[in-house]
Amino acid sequence: MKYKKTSSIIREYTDSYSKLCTESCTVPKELYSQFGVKRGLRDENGTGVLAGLTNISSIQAYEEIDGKKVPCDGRLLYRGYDIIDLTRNFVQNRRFGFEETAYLLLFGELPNETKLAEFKDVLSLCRTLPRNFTRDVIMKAANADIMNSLTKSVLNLASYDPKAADISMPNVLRQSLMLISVFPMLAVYGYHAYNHYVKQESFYIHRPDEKLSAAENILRMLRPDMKYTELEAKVLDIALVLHMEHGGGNNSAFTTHVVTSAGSDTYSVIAAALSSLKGPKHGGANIKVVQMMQDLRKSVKDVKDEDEVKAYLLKLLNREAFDKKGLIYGMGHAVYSISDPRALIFKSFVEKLAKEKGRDDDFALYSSVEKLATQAIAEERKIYKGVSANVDFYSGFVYSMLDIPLELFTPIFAMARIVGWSAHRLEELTNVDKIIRPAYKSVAEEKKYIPMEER
Ligand SMILES: CC(=O)SCCNC(=O)CCNC(=O)[C@H](O)C(C)(C)COP(=O)(O)OP(=O)(O)OC[C@H]1O[C@@H](n2cnc3c(N)ncnc32)[C@H](O)[C@@H]1OP(=O)(O)O
Ligand SMILES: O=C([O-])CC(=O)C(=O)O
Repeated sequence: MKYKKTSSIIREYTDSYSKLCTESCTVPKELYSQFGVKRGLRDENGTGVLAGLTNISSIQAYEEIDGKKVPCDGRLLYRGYDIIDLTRNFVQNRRFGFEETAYLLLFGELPNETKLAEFKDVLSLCRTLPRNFTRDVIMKAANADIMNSLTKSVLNLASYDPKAADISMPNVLRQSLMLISVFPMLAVYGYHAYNHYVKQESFYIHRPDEKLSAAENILRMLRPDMKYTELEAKVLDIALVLHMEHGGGNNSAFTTHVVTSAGSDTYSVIAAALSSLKGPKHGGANIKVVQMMQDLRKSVKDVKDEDEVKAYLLKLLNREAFDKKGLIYGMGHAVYSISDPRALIFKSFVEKLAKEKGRDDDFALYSSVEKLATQAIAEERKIYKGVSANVDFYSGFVYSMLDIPLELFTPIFAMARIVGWSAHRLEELTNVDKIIRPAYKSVAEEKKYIPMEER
């Protein structure tokens, strides 16, 4: 034993004992229905267990026809305003929407010009990191997981905030505005550190420009020459608007409510929300979609042959291809059935951008996978409410057309969703003073203690 390398000893131990873990962890599936426990806090028909009330956004996936609840095209309303109207207006008026939507989500009303200008000024003032933070925190222990780097930075920011633990509304609002403003810097600089120290590329840090929108600053800080086209910045801005908020029940917003309800500080709450978002079944799906599509291209001889593509998708569902998790990423949703409105809005931009960037072939393949995956999942899984492409299906493709590296796909989601989390944290602090604490029924049998010498 003493000649073996430490790592192989530990691996052998964990390989063998993980079986014991699995055995002792397993709860027979039938007990869930026996005790009326909703797996994933979800009904069999896909509806979530009602866990809270919110004013921030509304997700509609069903309508009532003749007194019957039936699936319909999805709708998403931010503070009562349909995101279709919001995004259409930003495009028609050639206006950046991120800041205006952030104001709407945080304060519950559409800002007039004066209020919007004042809000943008405050965000600019907040867009500064503590002295030497990039050197002392962001550049340390760089790696490809920029979500972890972002989380590390958020937790470290607490050390520089003398009022880190103050959970009064004005202080939490101050912290929220600061985090909304600096998230792009934390993520993009984290990427540059990784690109330099791990990928051996050149290192540069561009400071944000106070006159620019969030989307423009992201591209400015990311690119070596700080240049971007208007279309690129506007597409990224729409992507941010579409990712900003999605109710209280999505995994990361619910995490925000849970950790806030324990009385934790803003930095800890947002670190927890980030840890939730990076999961491949949640915001991390945008990276998985692009990797899955790369694998599809490698595995399928003729991507125009629908039968071949469908066969690959069936292999995904049968855990025989890609990461063998049985999932087709970017498809399906916990609430939406017929459609996710964000995916539809995205698709119209993707088509335009793909033409401009000469990637019509890729667009055609995405469209074909979207159609065939819907059929394949419906055939292979028990779906009660229908399945369609979700917001993550096209987002990675868009980011790749904007030359945004894969490592930043989920962090871009976070740069937008920090607004929704902030609104939910403020809402939890305002309305609820109960710790969130659901019940778990124990199904373990009681045992009599066995002394060591008798085991
Ligand atoms: C921003 C966002 O978070 S959007 C979601 C991003 N995530 C992804 O794209 C990952 C792929 N999709 C999924 O894993 C799922 O669709 C989820 C996690 C989003 C929702 O899953 P559920 O809540 O279980 O959805 P639903 O109740 O409709 O699913 C019914 C069955 O179909 C399966 N299913 C749903 N979508 C998929 C999919 N894309 N691939 C394979 N199986 C799927 C579910 O696993 C479930 O099977 P089970 O009964 O054996 O557990
Ligand atoms: O609502 C969900 O479960 C996931 C989602 O689409 C989001 O958070 O944007």
